[in-house]
Amino acid sequence: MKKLDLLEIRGQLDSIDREIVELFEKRMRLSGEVAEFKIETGKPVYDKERETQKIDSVTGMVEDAFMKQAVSELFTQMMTISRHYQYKLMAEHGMKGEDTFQPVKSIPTDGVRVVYQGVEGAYGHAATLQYFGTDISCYHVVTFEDAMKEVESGRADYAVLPIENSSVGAVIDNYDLLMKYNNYIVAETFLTVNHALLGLKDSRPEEIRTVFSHPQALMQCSEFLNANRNWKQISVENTAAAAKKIIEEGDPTQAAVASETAARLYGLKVLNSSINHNKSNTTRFIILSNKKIYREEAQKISISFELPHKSGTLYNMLSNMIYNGVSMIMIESRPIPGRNWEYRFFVDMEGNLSECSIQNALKGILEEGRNMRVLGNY
Ligand SMILES: O=C(O)C(=O)C[C@]1(C(=O)O)C=C[C@@H](O)C=C1
Repeated sequence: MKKLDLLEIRGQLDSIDREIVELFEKRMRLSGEVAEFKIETGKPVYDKERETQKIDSVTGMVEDAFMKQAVSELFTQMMTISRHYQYKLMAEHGMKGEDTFQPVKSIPTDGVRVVYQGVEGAYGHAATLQYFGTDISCYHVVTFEDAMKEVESGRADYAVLPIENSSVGAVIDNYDLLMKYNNYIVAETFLTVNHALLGLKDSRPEEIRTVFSHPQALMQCSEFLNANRNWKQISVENTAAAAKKIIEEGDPTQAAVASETAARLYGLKVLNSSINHNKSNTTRFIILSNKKIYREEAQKISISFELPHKSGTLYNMLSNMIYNGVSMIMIESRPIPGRNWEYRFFVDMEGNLSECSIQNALKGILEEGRNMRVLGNY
């Protein structure tokens, strides 16, 4: 192709693009008029039937399979943008998507009762003390689900549950429990999971012969423990149980791998601190309440929604965030029990429920997805 031809073709493309932009602007103005009608009548923005008819009709105007796909994508995108514009106009009319959460200056902590899973000295306990302080009234239950029940029923004001670990990822069971119970995330705390070697007050490291702990903790400290070849490693049900065993049996040749919180609670001595090889091992714990409240300064929102396993559905859902300038921090998917190949998504995004951009994004996801829930703003 000669240079002159290229310039000439580009000139033609430029004038077609100008026409497209003019027509697109005209289309968006009409979309704005539809929004006014929807505001007056309370009709929802998203009209699935109309969009399906539109795609069928425009793809019917071209023959070639490639062009059919291209036209379908182009019009899907244009209608998505059109919907975002309508949500924006609705928000400007004060029509909020989510206003059932109450903003509060701070999360109440006076005289509250807090529940965690595990036993005293376990990491759930350490996370509880880290967030609420040591003067708190707290108690423990056997399972994560028990903790959710305590909060939903109001027997506890808050539950502290692990949701994600920096080395091993999501705590999947707790994502499922977020759906099963009407509790809301009101805060989070990041606990550095540091294991220590604990012994009796008068025991000396060179005397140690047997080390007890949870198998995961023994693994996370294997480099340190295996360097002492004559130590026998024995698994027990959890790290705090190992610490308890040492104090109860009073044998100076026995040690436990557990947290320094466990050392304080059971009156043990820290023989070696931070013996895990991954020094940045951190677990994120969420604080749950049965009240729909959020801190005025909250900067992170967790939501969940369901989608059929169909090409483009997640892309369309996430575009609600992109077009409103909302950043996504995390996405996790879980199969929906009893519904093969359908998924529930958990998304964390930056923002506060009072912001217009967040209201718009949530309104879009609420209308276009299934069973959208705001799990908390914290
Ligand atoms: O026809 C409508 O109800 C519109 O709002 C217009 C429009 C479009 O842009 O074509 C936008 C959103 C609806 O989901 C369907 C179609």
